[in-house]
Amino acid sequence: MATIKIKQVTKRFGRHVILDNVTTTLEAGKIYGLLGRNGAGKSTLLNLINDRNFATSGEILFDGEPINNNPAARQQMYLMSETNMYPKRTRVKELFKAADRGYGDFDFTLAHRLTNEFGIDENSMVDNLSTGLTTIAKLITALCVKADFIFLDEPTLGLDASHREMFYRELLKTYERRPRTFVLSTHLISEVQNLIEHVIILDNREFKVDQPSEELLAQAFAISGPTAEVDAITKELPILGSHEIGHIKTVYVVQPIDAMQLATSSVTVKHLDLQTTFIALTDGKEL
Ligand SMILES: Nc1ncnc2c1ncn2[C@@H]1O[C@H](COP(=O)(O)OP(=O)(O)OP(=O)(O)O)[C@@H](O)[C@H]1O
Repeated sequence: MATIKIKQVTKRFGRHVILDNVTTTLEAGKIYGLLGRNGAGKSTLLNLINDRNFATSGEILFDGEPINNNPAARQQMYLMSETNMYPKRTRVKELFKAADRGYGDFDFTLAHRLTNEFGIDENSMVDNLSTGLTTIAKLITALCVKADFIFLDEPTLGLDASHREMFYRELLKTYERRPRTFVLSTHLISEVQNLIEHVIILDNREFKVDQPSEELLAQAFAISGPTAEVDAITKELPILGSHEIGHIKTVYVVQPIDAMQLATSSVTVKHLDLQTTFIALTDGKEL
């Protein structure tokens, strides 16, 4: 199965460095979460991988070959983003046909079922749909296209809560039926926590985290209790953030620790969820 290797990639816009010498591998059949604060460079990275922009230095390889002007790579990678690649006055059904022409074997059966369930008329012009329904039409295309790497940049833009639930459910269903790689770039971290297997956090031009979600969460803790006691217990630990209410202090660490050993009758040590871990790692001050 193919992999995508991102090797020492740097991207500058003018003098502004967006990505600084980043390296990772996207493996076949995994669901990735690409997380980062606003402006961190997530869309830039997805555009580079999908050959919509070029790296200042470094290389991106699909199955060992550079992705630039590489038809075999293009055939296996699909990027859904805010930038629309279809002409004005395109109908929903024409989006599907175009994906079929470009990639072959489009899953029209699934597409028809999904347009029906989400309440989209396939004869509608995409531009005449509401913001949420436009996103859904693009998402349906992404779920039904025959490519091994699907990149979803802000996939739930404009979707209401129940449509988001439906989308997450359908993503898992199609993934189970035909495992392939999904890379989800999203700010709705708590909603995708149970979906993503591997987390990449882009922060300050680098990959601050690039590891299985389970492994990351196994070492993400909140230590809470009387301030003096918490301070004493955590003085040797790299603290990412903290807050104090009255005499009760909570500190956040992402570090392998022995939670059982640190906890006392007055100090609790609890695992963090992905969103709190993300905030602690990217801006502990906000906690
Ligand atoms: N074509 C461009 N020319 C100049 N600067 C750009 C260009 N595209 C992106 N940038 C800048 O690169 C930085 C990263 O933008 P990018 O859209 O990749 O971030 P992001 O992580 O996707 O952000 P968000 O979560 O807010 O969508 C921003 O400062 C942006 O202004």
